[in-house]
Amino acid sequence: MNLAAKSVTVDGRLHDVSLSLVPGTITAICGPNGAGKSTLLETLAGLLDTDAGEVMLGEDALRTLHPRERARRIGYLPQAHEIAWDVPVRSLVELGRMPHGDRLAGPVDVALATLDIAQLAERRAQSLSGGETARVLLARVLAGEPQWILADEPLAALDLSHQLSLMRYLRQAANTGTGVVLVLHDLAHAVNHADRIVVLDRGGLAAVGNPADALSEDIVARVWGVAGHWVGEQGYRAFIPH
Ligand SMILES: Nc1ncnc2c1ncn2[C@@H]1O[C@H](COP(=O)(O)OP(=O)(O)OP(=O)(O)O)[C@@H](O)[C@H]1O
Repeated sequence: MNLAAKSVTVDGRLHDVSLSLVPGTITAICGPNGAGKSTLLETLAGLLDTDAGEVMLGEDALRTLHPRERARRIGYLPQAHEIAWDVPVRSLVELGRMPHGDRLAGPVDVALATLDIAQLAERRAQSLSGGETARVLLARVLAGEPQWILADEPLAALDLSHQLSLMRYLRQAANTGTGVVLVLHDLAHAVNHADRIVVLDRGGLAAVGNPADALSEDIVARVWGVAGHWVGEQGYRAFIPH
């Protein structure tokens, strides 16, 4: 079922934003600093109250779902990567099972393997590097096996190899029906990996569509103020500023 924002306005940070996201696809939310990307993602996760409008999951207004039900359906990875509790990595990833009320080993093991952190399972969470921490927090989201994965800059702290393996995993998840929504600063990542792009500018929608249209050179120049051109084949594009 679609995850949709209907005329959502949030506290001067989002203005009348409407869009409908489709499960089984990867959507990237892009835009300059302060454009409202994190605000939109948090709103779609049901974690921010709207001043006007509604977020819908299928036929249900998100705010009418019990928080546990909402958490079962929507996994959210915030931008800040801090771990408050110095527990073993495995215990932290198991917290992703909380909405299900279990600690099922299968999904936890899959999440640890997917993020390549099985070897860190017994380490104290606060002893990890930035990139390891990011992978552990993402593993916690995956362990909950949500229908929707909403992640704010999930690639930012990862090295090249882990970026590519995460994108491969997210593509697989999308292919089996999961909805994937990513805030991405790197426009090349967005163009190369997403099916659909949402461009935000000063709290409003600047473009929505397939990568070639929504991140055209004209739109990049207008929204980011950077003139340049795309080079390379689809899937391997790079943006070269003039
Ligand atoms: N808790 C808050 N209360 C009030 N304003 C906020 C709050 N959080 C963010 N803002 C403001 O709302 C606007 C949008 O912020 P948001 O974090 O959604 O932007 P963003 O596009 O994710 O930016 P960035 O690329 O810098 O992470 C910014 O002007 C920001 O200063």
